[in-house]
Amino acid sequence: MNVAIIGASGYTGLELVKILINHPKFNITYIANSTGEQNVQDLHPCLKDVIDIEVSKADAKEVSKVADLAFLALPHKTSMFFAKELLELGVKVVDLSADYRLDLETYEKHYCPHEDKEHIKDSVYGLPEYYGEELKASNLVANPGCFPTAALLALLPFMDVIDADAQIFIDAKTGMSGAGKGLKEITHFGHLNENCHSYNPFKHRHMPEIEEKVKLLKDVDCQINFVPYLLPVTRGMIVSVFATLKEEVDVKEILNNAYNDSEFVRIRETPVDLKSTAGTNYCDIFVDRNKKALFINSSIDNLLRGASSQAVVNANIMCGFEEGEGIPKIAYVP
Ligand SMILES: NC(=O)C1=CN([C@@H]2O[C@H](COP(=O)(O)OP(=O)(O)OC[C@H]3O[C@@H](n4cnc5c(N)ncnc54)[C@H](OP(=O)(O)O)[C@@H]3O)[C@@H](O)[C@H]2O)C=CC1
Ligand SMILES: CC(=O)N[C@@H](CCC(=O)OP(=O)(O)O)C(=O)O
Repeated sequence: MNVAIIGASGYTGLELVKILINHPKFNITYIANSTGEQNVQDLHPCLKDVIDIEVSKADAKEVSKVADLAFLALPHKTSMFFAKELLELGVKVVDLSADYRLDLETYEKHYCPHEDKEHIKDSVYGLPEYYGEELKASNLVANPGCFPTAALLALLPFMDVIDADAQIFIDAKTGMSGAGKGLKEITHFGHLNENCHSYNPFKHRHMPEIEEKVKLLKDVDCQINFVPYLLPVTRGMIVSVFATLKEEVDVKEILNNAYNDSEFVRIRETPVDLKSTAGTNYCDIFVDRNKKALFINSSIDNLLRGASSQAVVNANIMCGFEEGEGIPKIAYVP
């Protein structure tokens, strides 16, 4: 199947190129950014002698002539304009931005006015462990945010046994590539190096995304107290969920039962680390409790399970291929 990558000059776009080059079923026929007129090897010197394809200035009509499915690795708001046109032209879309992840009211409260309201209802949230069936019939996938991916995979199995009236805290630490390739004050080397701090505590836009999916999937209204931190590393993410159990239950058994059949969730007997998932689509999860105090610990690669490899898993499912076809499993260790 022929596919397009729009936003290929960015961090997640490059990861998409790297995965799709080796994919047994997908064939990259179109690569674009905002300007075009370059070869992908000039854009990313790491791809020299690996792939030879011109980079176009993104144009939905041109995509529809050469591809059946498009990955949008674009900023929020920009994505919805391309998605709308591509869907009308009959091209399937996997959108890595937040544009189709939330209900309209929540989206407009935390992002901006929506310019493609009619397609929101058609989108499927691309967390394969929980939306696998819906993804099979979907033409528009809203790939989850990186923090929600790691947080929801950790939290959801326990929502039936957590006391939702008590506080739930999520501490989430991410590598700087989560901020994209653009230079920002907090991603300057001098600031980031040997440093660590939280940002947007209790106000981050991923907090409503986690709350909305917990409500939809588990029918639980709860307050998620979400605090992200920036780590001085390029990629990786570690989430720690702290909650209170209703009763002293066997939390390891609950976790095992939830992900027994999941190809890309690994249950760990010891606390998780960044490096074991970096370079892969795995989400590693560890759980323990102290009487009724619950600790769930998960780790993903923000650029892969948090974005590009999860996007390709979603595309595999949408197109009737095996979920794990062409998906990276070997971590960058040491
Ligand atoms: N980084 C991460 O870990 C994660 C990112 N995401 C989401 O994925 C999306 C991409 O993120 P990321 O790769 O980090 O972002 P980057 O900032 O690294 O890249 C953005 C890309 O979008 C392109 N672009 C911007 N405007 C246009 C336009 N008008 N037409 C065509 N191309 C355009 C840029 O092209 P140009 O070079 O020409 O400007 C660039 O290729 C975002 O929505 C982000 O929120 C989701 C989960 C994790
Ligand atoms: C370090 C950093 O800035 N990270 C980003 C997470 C980006 C992401 O994964 O999510 P979206 O697709 O929703 O943008 C942030 O905190 O906004």
